Amino acid sequence: MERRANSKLHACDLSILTCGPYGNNIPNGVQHSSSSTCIEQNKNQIHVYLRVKKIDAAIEELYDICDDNTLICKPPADAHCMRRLKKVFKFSKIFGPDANQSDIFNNIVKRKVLSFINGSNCNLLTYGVSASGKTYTIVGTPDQPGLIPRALEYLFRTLPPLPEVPHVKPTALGETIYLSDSQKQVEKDANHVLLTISAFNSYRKQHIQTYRVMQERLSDEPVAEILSDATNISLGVWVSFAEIYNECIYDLLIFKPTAQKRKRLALGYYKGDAYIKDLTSIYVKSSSQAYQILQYGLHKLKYAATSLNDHSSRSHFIFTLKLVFSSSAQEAYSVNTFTFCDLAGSERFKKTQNLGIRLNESAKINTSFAVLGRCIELIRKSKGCPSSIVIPFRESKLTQILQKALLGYETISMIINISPAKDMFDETQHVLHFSAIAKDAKIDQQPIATTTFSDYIENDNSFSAIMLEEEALQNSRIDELETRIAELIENIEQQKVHNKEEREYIMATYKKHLAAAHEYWENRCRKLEQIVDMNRLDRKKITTINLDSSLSSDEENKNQAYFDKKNPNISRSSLADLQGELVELKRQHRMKDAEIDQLLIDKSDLEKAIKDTKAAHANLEMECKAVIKNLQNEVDNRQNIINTLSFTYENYSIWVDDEYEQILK
Ligand SMILES: Nc1ncnc2c1ncn2[C@@H]1O[C@H](COP(=O)(O)OP(=O)(O)OP(=O)(O)O)[C@@H](O)[C@H]1O
Repeated sequence: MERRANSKLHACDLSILTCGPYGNNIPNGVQHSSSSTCIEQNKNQIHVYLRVKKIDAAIEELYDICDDNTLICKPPADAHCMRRLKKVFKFSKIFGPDANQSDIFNNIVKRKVLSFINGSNCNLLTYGVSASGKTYTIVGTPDQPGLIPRALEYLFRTLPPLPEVPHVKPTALGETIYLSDSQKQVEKDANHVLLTISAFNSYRKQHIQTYRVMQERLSDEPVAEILSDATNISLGVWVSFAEIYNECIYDLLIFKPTAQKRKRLALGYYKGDAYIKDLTSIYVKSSSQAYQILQYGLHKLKYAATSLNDHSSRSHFIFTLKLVFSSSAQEAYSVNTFTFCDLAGSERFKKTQNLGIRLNESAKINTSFAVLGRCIELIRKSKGCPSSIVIPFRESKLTQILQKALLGYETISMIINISPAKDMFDETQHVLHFSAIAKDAKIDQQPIATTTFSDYIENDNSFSAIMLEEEALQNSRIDELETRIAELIENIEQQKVHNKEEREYIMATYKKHLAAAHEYWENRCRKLEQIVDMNRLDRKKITTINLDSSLSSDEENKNQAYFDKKNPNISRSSLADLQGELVELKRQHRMKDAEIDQLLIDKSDLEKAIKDTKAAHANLEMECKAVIKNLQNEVDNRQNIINTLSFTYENYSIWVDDEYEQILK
């Protein structure tokens, strides 16, 4: 077997790689180049998505999906974790209960597969409480294929047909070896054993059939298209499948009778990166083969019954695809990896009522999650510079394997699965808190692109189809909004007209009411005046009755009858009061008369004084006029003197001038 170290595929090796939009900027080797062709944005961040399981009950009671990114929790009164409850959680995107498998694939994984073909190493994790839908999301069912079968289908339909027998094999260290004929036969046999000879064989037909059903479902999905000539490139897809159970790593693709004890695999380190030693890698030439291998591994996966889910997986599974590009002519190669991790259920001991082995399993599972959470939290706290602090990756197998991805050298996305069931609320809170930590983790590190095959699939019809779809969606949204705006403007106009009419109506009604009120009060006043007049008249009559003692009792009765008729509301008893009041009024009247008499005397005195004053004033005026006249005469006399003097002075001046001229002459 020929080991081909230090011969990574790069620009000069493959002419077809150099003519695309990325030019010759192809990284050489695994060392951390900043050139990445990954299509995703915010590469240096863990993308955390949320998928809410579809259940019979309505989710609104406990959760509110406000928008594509925001989830609000509404804790029930009996929630245990009330105290440290964070209510709002943000995600890269939320998929509600109605989202289907295809939505998740198209939004999250499709572009990752393209990145993978273009040279990125990608990681996708599912995390959540048992029975929240992790395995459903990542593997799916025959009717509802999950992310791995869809990714396989998309990958193999994008790549050109692969050779029956591989030429090159990837090593665990990220390099490749050229296979001799006998080695090619070994690899072919390994594939054959798993697919046809193993005990799994009895399920094979079923899985092939299942995959056919899936393929039919996925056959309409668009895929990327390769335009460039790839004839001098050899391609190969290899799969491996490992399980971390109770902090031990097992190979799920090793063919061994079930009775035999499983061999634990160790972790090795190469250039600081962890890898699983001796992990089987199987060459697959089609998506169907890859799917059958996946099923083989799943079959071997350790399932254990817990009180939450009969098929609850008690281990983390790590399914890895390796895409090998090699150029035989120039001895160059490239290996890209795509790792799918289905993490074990994150439930607590109390909830599952686990005992014995189950308790130990739960402890190990929770330890690895605790370490994962701590690592992510420390990465987050390192503010993009994780090399400045010690991060405890080595405290669990999972974090060792994911170290490179967590440090940002590979792209990493996490799908958080939650079940909106009421009895899962407390457990789900732990998961959401974990997701919040992961979501905020940012690493100042660009993912490494092992090679650039972007040119190779530069004309990605499917991707442009997605873009077009998105653009069409956005356009229709814009149209919708414009229609809505037009509707609103029309509404406002109508409202304005309506408001004007309303205002006018209110004003008219107001005026009408005002006029009516005015009229009413005027009538009222008129009536009151009449009553007052009537009362005056009646009082006069009573006074007359009282004062005229010569009136006969008949007359008196007549007057009383007249008064009663006119004043039905005034009783006889109150008549006495009125008479008393009248006597008092008369007394007051007499006093007023005396006052008036006094005022009249004062007035005549005043008038006399005014008359005297006026006469004195007239005398004074006459005297003044005489004085003024005298003064005026005096003024006139003086003016005459002034005029005479002026005249004399002028004549004198003329004379002087003449005299002066005479003298001068
Ligand atoms: N979105 C969904 N729509 C319909 N059925 C779902 C959905 N999610 C999960 N299920 C169903 O719920 C059950 C439990 O799901 P699943 O086995 O995927 O949970 P899990 O989180 O992987 O559990 P564990 O951690 O125990 O393995 C399965 O029967 C699955 O088909």
